[in-house]
Amino acid sequence: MNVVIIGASGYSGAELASLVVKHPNLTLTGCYVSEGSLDKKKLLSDLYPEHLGLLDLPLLPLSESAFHDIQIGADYVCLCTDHKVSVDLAPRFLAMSKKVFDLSGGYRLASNDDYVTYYGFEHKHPELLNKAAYGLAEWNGDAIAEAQLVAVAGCYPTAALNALKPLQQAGLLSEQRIIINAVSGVTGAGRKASVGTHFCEVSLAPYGLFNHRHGPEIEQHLGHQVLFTPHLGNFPRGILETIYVQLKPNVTSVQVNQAYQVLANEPLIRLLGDKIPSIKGVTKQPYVDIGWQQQGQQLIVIAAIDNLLKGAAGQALQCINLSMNLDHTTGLKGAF
Ligand SMILES: NC(=O)C1=CN([C@@H]2O[C@H](COP(=O)(O)OP(=O)(O)OC[C@H]3O[C@@H](n4cnc5c(N)ncnc54)[C@H](OP(=O)(O)O)[C@@H]3O)[C@@H](O)[C@H]2O)C=CC1
Ligand SMILES: CC(=O)N[C@@H](CCC(=O)OP(=O)(O)O)C(=O)O
Repeated sequence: MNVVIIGASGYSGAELASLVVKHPNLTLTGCYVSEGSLDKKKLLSDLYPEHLGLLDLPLLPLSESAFHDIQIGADYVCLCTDHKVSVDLAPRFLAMSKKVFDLSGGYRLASNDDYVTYYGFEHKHPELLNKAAYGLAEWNGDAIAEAQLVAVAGCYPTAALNALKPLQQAGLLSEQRIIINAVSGVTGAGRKASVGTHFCEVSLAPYGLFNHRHGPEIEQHLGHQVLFTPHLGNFPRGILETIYVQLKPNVTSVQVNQAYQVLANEPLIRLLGDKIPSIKGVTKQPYVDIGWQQQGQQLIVIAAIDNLLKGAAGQALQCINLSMNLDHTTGLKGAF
């Protein structure tokens, strides 16, 4: 299959490019940036010298002639662009009968009202929202394989949902709101310069209190209320979430351990039991690591991912694998 990446100069786009070129069943046929991009015509490896020799590919402006080239030459289009840009671009590629994998949040929520409330814009194509498959690979494989538009799950929600859905599915959660405290490395904020992500400014601080868009994304796909608070930490990549769960009365540790067995055969999930996941354990790795400890009815679950891999490019490639009926791990295990 021929793949093009729109937004290839960004952190998630470049990560995806590095995976696609090593994938045995995929060919990377184009790397695109905006028409007015300062990076157009540069090589991807000029921006990411660690990929010298691997990604010596030009960054092409997404002009009208580029759309024509993509129509002729691509099977899969990966949108590694801002939410609003993805909302605009996806219908154009869908109309060309391409399969679209959108790494943004542009098609993850259920209704236009959610976009107004949590993203601050009216959705221009609400008719597509119920056609997009939610790209949470371990939980929605059949829909991902079938759909023409895949809304790859958000980074924080990928960690939270894999940590919590086993408990929800087993009926072990009490009614109480689940508290999720999450810390992300700075690549989570993208490559563009901003004061908030400046080297001298970042230490460790929460943001988005009560209104981060990943709160409703987690609630929508978990079916349970959460209080989600992200933090920005002074490390480049990785997400660690500490999740406080009140279990129903009399739920035992045996039941909790049993609930997590639903993920035991998933090759990109590592169940650590009472061992504690860390950023170090997942950096540049395609896995979600999940650990948990219980005291009475209080359960603390820890989940860790690399935001650019399982939180973005890795999961996008996993969704592509599902579409091609390949093993989840093709091009992922041992690729780093
Ligand atoms: N970083 C992360 O950890 C994660 C990111 N995501 C999502 O993935 C998407 C990309 O994120 P990230 O890689 O961090 O972002 P970056 O800011 O690092 O990259 C954005 C890319 O989009 C390009 N771009 C901007 N405008 C356009 C346009 N109109 N047409 C074509 N290309 C354009 C940029 O290049 P230029 O401006 O030069 O044109 C750049 O290549 C976002 O929606 C983000 O929410 C999802 C999960 C995790
Ligand atoms: C550290 C940081 O700023 N992280 C981003 C989330 C990462 C991301 O790009 O969000 P999606 O997964 O929804 O695409 C944020 O909080 O907006």
